[in-house]
Amino acid sequence: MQRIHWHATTSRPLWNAQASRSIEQAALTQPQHPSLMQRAGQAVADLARTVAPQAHQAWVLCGPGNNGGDGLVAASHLARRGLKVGVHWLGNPDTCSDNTHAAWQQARQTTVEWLSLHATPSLTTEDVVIDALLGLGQRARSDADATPLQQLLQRSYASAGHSIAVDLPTGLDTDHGTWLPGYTPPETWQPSSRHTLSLLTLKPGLFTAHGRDACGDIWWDDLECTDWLQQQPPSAWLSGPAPQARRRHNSHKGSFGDVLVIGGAPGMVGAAILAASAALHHGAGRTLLHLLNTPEFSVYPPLPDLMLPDADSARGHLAHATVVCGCGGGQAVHAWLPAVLEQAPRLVLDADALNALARDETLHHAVQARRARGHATILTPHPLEAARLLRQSTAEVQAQRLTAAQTLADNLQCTVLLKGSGSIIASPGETPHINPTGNPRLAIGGTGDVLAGILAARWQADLPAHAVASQAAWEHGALADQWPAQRALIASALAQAQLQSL
Ligand SMILES: NC(=O)C1=CN([C@@H]2O[C@H](COP(=O)(O)OP(=O)(O)OC[C@H]3O[C@@H](n4cnc5c(N)ncnc54)[C@H](O)[C@@H]3O)[C@@H](O)[C@H]2O)[C@@H](O)CC1
Ligand SMILES: Nc1ncnc2c1ncn2[C@@H]1O[C@H](COP(=O)(O)OP(=O)(O)O)[C@@H](O)[C@H]1O
Repeated sequence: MQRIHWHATTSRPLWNAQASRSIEQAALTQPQHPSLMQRAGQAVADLARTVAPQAHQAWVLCGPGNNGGDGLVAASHLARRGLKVGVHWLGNPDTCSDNTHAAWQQARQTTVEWLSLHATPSLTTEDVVIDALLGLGQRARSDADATPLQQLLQRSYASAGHSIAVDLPTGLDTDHGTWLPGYTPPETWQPSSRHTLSLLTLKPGLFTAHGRDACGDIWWDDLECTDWLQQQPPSAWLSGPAPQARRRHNSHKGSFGDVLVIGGAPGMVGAAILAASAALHHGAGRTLLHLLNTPEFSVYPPLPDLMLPDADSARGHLAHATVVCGCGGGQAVHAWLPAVLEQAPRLVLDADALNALARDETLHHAVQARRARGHATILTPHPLEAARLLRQSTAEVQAQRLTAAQTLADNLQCTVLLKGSGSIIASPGETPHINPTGNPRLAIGGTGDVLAGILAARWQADLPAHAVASQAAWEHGALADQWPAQRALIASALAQAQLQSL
């Protein structure tokens, strides 16, 4: 068992519900001693002792399926270790799986107390509550059968103690990180600590949308199935940092490429300056900023390192620079898009450039056509911008973030970085990435502009857009994660921040 650290130095594979089932089925083709369920339950009990070492009591909520079976095994171990264990089991010995039946028999040999449906153990903040109600097999249900399970779950939210979810929190969608109707915990739910032990595989839904809030600390046990995991292609990757790049001593300002930022219409100059400042501070060889219908002296505070080309001069740079287009661009950015889409070899489209794209169908074709010319494009929409581009509601995008990003990437034949908690990076023909870094302190104006600037600075000519987007999102989030608690996080300071060694 290992804890998943957001700042792990390598990427990690994730498997969705279907792929996890395939791995489980493959593993079950050979006799397992001990069984996967025994290993899972043992791991849950071990985690309970790790996170709640002072616990005298455990309340184990066991559902009707194999997730409940894992809970029963854990309950037996905890009872044998001397804890007072109360168990709710919603299963039926006549209909449950063989493994769960064995787990039930095993638990009956111990001191566990079988609780009636309406009993609620009285726990202290040092005790532990284990949610083994539903795992991979959960689905939305509106019939009466679901009610006792939901009621039990809601009662557990009102209980004191450390919380451990087995495999995934009950009600959290494995693949999308959204809550099934009726399962959302109340805002007031504040367990002593919150943990999820993901079994066999790590799943995408743990890391995006509501996943991070739902899971708390994420732990993973592969149940000694490494061989089976290696045979199943991942459904997604959890992003890691870029490999350390070394600058050759014999380099010059042309060696690291030009970044040209086009944006900053009157009233929104700051957005373009933030993107340019981020590019400047993240290693662009030269950073050029063209403001749209805004006088140059609007660049305040002055950044003497920036070049401020007029429109003609900026046009002359389009064919070789990495271009960031749209930050604070207003309506004026629209006029630039045909030339930018035609010429820029590497292009980051953000904010108002995305809104222009959503309004103008002819620009869609221009974006699609870039790939055939060997020109690469990264779109950086937040959920509302993605919704406009997909002609959906924001809620629909957020309900299926991976699908939304992939659809947009396929439609427009480019890389899409869908921002928010657990940003998604999708490209045609590539396995999507989910970014594990970042935190709600980033939910302020201007941090997206900083991301666009970091992306451009990091985008050397030979790097594929998918990898660049994944690594830049990781770095942007890690900067926020390292931010001192006592210092306000503001976008202009973020643009200038450097990553501490990890
Ligand atoms: N098969 C195995 O040997 C292993 C299974 N494992 C555990 O097994 C879990 C998957 O087990 P299952 O496939 O039995 O699935 P679950 O235990 O998630 O639940 C399926 C059962 O719950 C019922 N159900 C589904 N949605 C419901 C709802 N909304 N309200 C009320 N009842 C609902 C279904 O009718 C079914 O009886 C994994 O998440 C993991 O915890 C692990 O121990 C690894 C090994
Ligand atoms: N809760 C969060 N967790 C992680 N990252 C977040 C969170 N909220 C916002 N972010 C990040 O902050 C940035 C905000 O960008 P955006 O919405 O475009 O803002 P703006 O346009 O004002 O710059 C994105 O990179 C997004 O992924």
